[in-house]
Amino acid sequence: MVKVLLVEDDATFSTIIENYLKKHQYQVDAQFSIASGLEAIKNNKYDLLLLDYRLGDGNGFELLDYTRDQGLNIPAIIMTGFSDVRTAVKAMRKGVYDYITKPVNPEELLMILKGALENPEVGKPAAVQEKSKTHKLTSSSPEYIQGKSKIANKLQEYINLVAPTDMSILIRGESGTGKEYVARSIHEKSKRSDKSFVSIDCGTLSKELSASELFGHVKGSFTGALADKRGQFEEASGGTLFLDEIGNLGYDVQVKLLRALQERVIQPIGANKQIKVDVRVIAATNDDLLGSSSGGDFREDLYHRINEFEILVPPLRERGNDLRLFTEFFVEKANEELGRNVENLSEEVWSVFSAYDWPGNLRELKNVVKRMVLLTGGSIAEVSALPEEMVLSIKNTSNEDSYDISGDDLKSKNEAHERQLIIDVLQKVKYNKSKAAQLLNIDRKTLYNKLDKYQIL
Ligand SMILES: Nc1ncnc2c1ncn2[C@@H]1O[C@H](COP(=O)(O)OP(=O)(O)OP(=O)(O)O)[C@@H](O)[C@H]1O
Repeated sequence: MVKVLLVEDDATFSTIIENYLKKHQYQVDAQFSIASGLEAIKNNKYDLLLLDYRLGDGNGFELLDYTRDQGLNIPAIIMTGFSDVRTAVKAMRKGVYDYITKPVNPEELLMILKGALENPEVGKPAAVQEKSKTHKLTSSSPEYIQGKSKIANKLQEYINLVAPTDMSILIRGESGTGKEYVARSIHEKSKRSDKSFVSIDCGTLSKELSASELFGHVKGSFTGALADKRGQFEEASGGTLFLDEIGNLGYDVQVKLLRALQERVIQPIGANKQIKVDVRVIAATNDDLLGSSSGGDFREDLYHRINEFEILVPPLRERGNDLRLFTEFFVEKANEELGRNVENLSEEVWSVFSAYDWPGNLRELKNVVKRMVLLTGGSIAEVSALPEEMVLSIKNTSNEDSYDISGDDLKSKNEAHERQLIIDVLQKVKYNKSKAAQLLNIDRKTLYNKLDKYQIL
């Protein structure tokens, strides 16, 4: 039986989840704080962690950090409120399998648990995990699409331009925009494509171990170095080394990295010999590495060395019609994976999608679409299959920004009242317009006119 550690401080919610999972043959150990969760991890073996993000005595990341530092490869899922999506997206960088937004949909939870347990790569340190992945990015690959917008064409142009060279590339972009996809594309189109593409997520490397991970070590060079270990630089020999979240590397490792790039030699920790390496480095960041926001910890000389060419990956909200292409692509994938048959999205869903900000970019879109497909029995996906708070966040924005209700006269007051009433009813019926019209005692056409007039959705 699969053993799950559930850490959630809302006792009612915890009991609901516990009972539901038990009904589906999971063994659940429920803990209510970081401290008791830590104790539980120390004393038991779990197959999966299901962690609330915000807890009374800290956040779920602390438990993740502990498991990572102990080298425990336990897949983890983070549960968060919708307003924490950005954080949750960050959690993915910490090796979390997935995040799920509250209120948790039980079917969705089961789907994610199943995925986490079936995916053999889950929970492993990023470098090892990525090394074994070799997605081919040929046109027959169903895993990625390029997009057709101007901005997508420009991105592709840059990829094609730099791929055949041996330049070091810095890829910048918000989290989840597809930076790794860009790095893989460059590798696939380069003359190194028949050699390894090794991806290291520097955000998941502990300060102590990052030098050894990159450059290797010899047996006995520090406590815990029980055998010689080849670093990822050597593993990537002849190929490409992708350093994701490079801004997380400590100062000492930055110095070593600069040397490796300049002199093309590395020195494993504790070794007295240097090793020649032939590796192309592609780095990625969602920070302004030299800016004040990043704390000024990044070496300027290294920055210039890795930034022989910079590629900016656009956020989803700036990709225009590509949003539609990506959505349709992810719908198709989710249909295949979940055995559904969603053929289209309702107009309202498209309106929400285009008005939404997508802070988690393609990764978030992929998750939202998968959830939507899972919750859609028929062929048209409706707004009710979207996270409620996502729809609300649009409502609030449109509420604040787009309609002027500032007038003091009776007409303006009445209109403001009518507008709010329509929004409230729409929310109540989960944006089903026929039902809303019924409740408001107006016909559908009048409702559409009013939605238009008041710029609702
Ligand atoms: N061109 C694409 N076509 C289809 N899916 C894509 C594409 N680019 C990215 N994705 C999907 O979006 C998700 C995020 O992509 P990726 O990990 O490359 O983003 P990232 O910018 O490297 O994220 P982070 O900043 O968190 O490291 C992945 O699930 C990936 O499969």
